[in-house]
Amino acid sequence: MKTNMSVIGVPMDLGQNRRGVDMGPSALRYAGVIETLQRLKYNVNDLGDIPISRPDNKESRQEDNLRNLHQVAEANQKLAEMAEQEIAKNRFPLILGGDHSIAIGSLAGIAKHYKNLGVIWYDAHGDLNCAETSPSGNIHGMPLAVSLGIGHEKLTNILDYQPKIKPENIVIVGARSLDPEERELIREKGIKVFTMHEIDRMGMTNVMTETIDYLQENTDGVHLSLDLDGLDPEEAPGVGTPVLGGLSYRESHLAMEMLAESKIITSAEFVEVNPILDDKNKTATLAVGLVGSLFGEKLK
Ligand SMILES: NC(=[NH2+])NCCC[C@H](N)C(=O)O
Ligand SMILES: [Mn+2]
Ligand SMILES: [Mn+2]
Repeated sequence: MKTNMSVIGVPMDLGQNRRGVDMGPSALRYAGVIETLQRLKYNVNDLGDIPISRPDNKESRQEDNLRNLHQVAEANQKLAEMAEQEIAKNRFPLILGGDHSIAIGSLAGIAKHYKNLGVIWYDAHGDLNCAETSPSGNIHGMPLAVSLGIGHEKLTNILDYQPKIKPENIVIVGARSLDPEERELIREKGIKVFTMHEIDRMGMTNVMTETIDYLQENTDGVHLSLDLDGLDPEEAPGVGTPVLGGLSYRESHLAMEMLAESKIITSAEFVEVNPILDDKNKTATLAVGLVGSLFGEKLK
């Protein structure tokens, strides 16, 4: 993994309708994310937070089933430019959310530098909706589809190219809440998914071994997009769309440690930490622990 790292905060809560996830970057910094990376000997440049426009009252209501489309697109444009620049400087981008709609900008900026960027989508959800299929109008349920080139042009065309990623370079881990059309898209595109059922049956060790082998074969970089709701709400209560029956603390640390060992990860983001819904910053603290494992923290 690169030793020069740039941290970008994206205090965005407009991709869904529960306020508070805009405080995610502060909660993660408060829980010691920068100090953790420094302790692990990374040369960290904290670039602070991207400015996010407030929604105006009209737009905060759903426009064509895309809540806050303009502000979400604008923030993602800025994030894409920043992520793109940091990679150009040969620095590892670590992005702190914010709701998961920010993956649109992360992937737009990062994928520009790769022919076949792999993506590990660690999440209870597929985030494969578009305006036509979304049950909520929330853009945080759409970023993976957008990155495949499916969705509103204002989102799919950030940095003027599309698609950002290919379906065969994606692995979803931890899925347990997929909307009917998301399942159809997964089938149609042949996206690799490890649902909770498979994780229970195979065990996390085999799941991660398969994930790493699969991605190593055809990709030239791998982005980890970790939605804290992939974990069980018992352990990560500070998320806006909790789903029972999630990944455990131990499974998640194991997954991060295996990724650290594999050295395949070239960029990462941690999203959906909502301190307002949290229990004494438990979820942010858990996330920072996972950051530690991903970047090589070991007990011996
Ligand atoms: N990033 C997330 N937490 N996404 C939750 C999405 C929930 C639901 N599938 C929707 O599209 O509204
Ligand atoms: Mn999710
Ligand atoms: Mn998500």
